[in-house]
Amino acid sequence: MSESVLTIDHLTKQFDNSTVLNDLSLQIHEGEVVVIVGPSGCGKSTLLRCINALENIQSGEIRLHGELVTKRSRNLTGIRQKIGMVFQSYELFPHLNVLDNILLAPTKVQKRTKDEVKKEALALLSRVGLAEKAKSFPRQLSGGQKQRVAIVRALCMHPEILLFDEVTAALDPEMVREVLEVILNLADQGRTMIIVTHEMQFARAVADRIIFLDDGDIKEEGTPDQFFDAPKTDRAKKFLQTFTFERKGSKQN
Ligand SMILES: Nc1ncnc2c1ncn2[C@@H]1O[C@H](COP(=O)(O)OP(=O)(O)OP(=O)(O)O)[C@@H](O)[C@H]1O
Repeated sequence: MSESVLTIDHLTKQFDNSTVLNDLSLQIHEGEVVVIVGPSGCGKSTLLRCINALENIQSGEIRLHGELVTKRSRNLTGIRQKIGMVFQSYELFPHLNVLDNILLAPTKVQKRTKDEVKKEALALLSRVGLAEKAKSFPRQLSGGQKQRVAIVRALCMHPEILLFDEVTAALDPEMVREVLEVILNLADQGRTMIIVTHEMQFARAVADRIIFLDDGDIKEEGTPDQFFDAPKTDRAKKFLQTFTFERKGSKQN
């Protein structure tokens, strides 16, 4: 088995008195694409936010290549640079054009030269079909285009792992595909990724491993074929049924 990039050990996260992640342990290996699925409110986004040190945790630990990931770390900026997160809501700066949105963190935080990052950014924009949009502002882009910019922005930081939190949830159906294709491409390049999605066909296509989260812990995991064709637990079966539609009592004259 390849090297472990991320190790989560007995993670517990509570909001007030409610336990959202309960003694959860997980390892992500180099080049692995893990898709997390589960019912609404089971803790998927919270898990990604903990991995990106956006949340305080109550117990357990998270390590990225052995380094402790914690909101209280003195090296929080350093850690966050190694973790690229893409959100449902894009989080682009509205007053900056596409290129400046991408250049901001690599030049200000990583102190890389503008010319170097610009070259990389333009090459990546071109790969996601947005070469013409470098000077556009976020308001001039479609949702799918904004999300592709957000992905390029994350990539330009050279993260060791990429986290995707429901990145197509706010998009019109015709824009979903263009974003998912970019992510499939990143999987083909061997990027290490954790993806939270409700797009089950995409999950099946992109994942090396599917994790079924329920009640704040991993209840099932396996290859996409194992999970989708032969779910083991009743909760997973029930969850998967919510994605199938049957027309009962169709009208017949
Ligand atoms: N900042 C917060 N304060 C209090 N409770 C929170 C906070 N953030 C999340 N929660 C609660 O934690 C639980 C898990 O939320 P989370 O967003 O992680 O679920 P999810 O699995 O991503 O759901 P969905 O699929 O609907 O996006 C929910 O009950 C939610 O209400």
